[in-house]
Amino acid sequence: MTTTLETAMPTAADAIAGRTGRIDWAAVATALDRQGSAILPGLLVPDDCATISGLYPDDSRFRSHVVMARHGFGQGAYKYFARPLPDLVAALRGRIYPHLAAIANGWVARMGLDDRYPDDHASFLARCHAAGQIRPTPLLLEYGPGDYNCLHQDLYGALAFPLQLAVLLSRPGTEAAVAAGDADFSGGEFVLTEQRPRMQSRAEVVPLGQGDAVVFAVNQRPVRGTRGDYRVTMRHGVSRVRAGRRHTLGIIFHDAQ
Ligand SMILES: O=C(O)CCC(=O)C(=O)O
Ligand SMILES: [Fe+2]
Repeated sequence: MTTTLETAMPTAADAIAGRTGRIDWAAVATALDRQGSAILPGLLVPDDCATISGLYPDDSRFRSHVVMARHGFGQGAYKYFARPLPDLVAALRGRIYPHLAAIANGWVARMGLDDRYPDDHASFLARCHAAGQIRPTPLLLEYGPGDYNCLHQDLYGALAFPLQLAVLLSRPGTEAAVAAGDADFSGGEFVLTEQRPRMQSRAEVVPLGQGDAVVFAVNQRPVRGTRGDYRVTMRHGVSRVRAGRRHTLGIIFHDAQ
């Protein structure tokens, strides 16, 4: 048997498979249950981050371009990837989904919903496509000075997988660090809010470094109360970027109508 260079060289997508396999998913489930979000530190290495954010100017890789101010979504812009998705993005979507499906199935059961998510992403996508949700939703976001992303939910049709992922591709730092070239941006914190029944909303800032991902609830999640579970509604957004340029990769597991 001969081994070609291609099969012998591990790709960035192979490395994703390795890193995803080493994540402590029980700890992720616990964090998601406690605060509705969990950090996956160093999910992407700096080279992966540069590869993905470097795709932003190449419109042949994207199916649409959204200028946020035109829709009242905030300020900044994002682009939805076209199929075929970049290998790294497809690897992240496919490798992380099974771990999150187990968590999602626990959540929907606790919320008294009938939804059940299949173990593999291809089966879930087949369901989306049968329901007319055929357009891919992974996206690349770009923010410059003064840009921000209003609190929102990424729902694109009747079918919605309950968890999603955002990966910070740029290096955060102080404004002085940006000026010195030691960081890519300043400000631009990832923010989550949790709206509780008959209570005031709670905000949480998720501290991310370059290559870190945050997993969070798309819409509702169950919270344990003294008299059983109740539901809270989550929204996410990004505070104002004060200096520099910030890129993020968003991985949403349902496709869009
Ligand atoms: O830029 C961010 O951190 C947020 C991105 C976002 O809204 C998403 O990935 O759905
Ligand atoms: Fe979003």
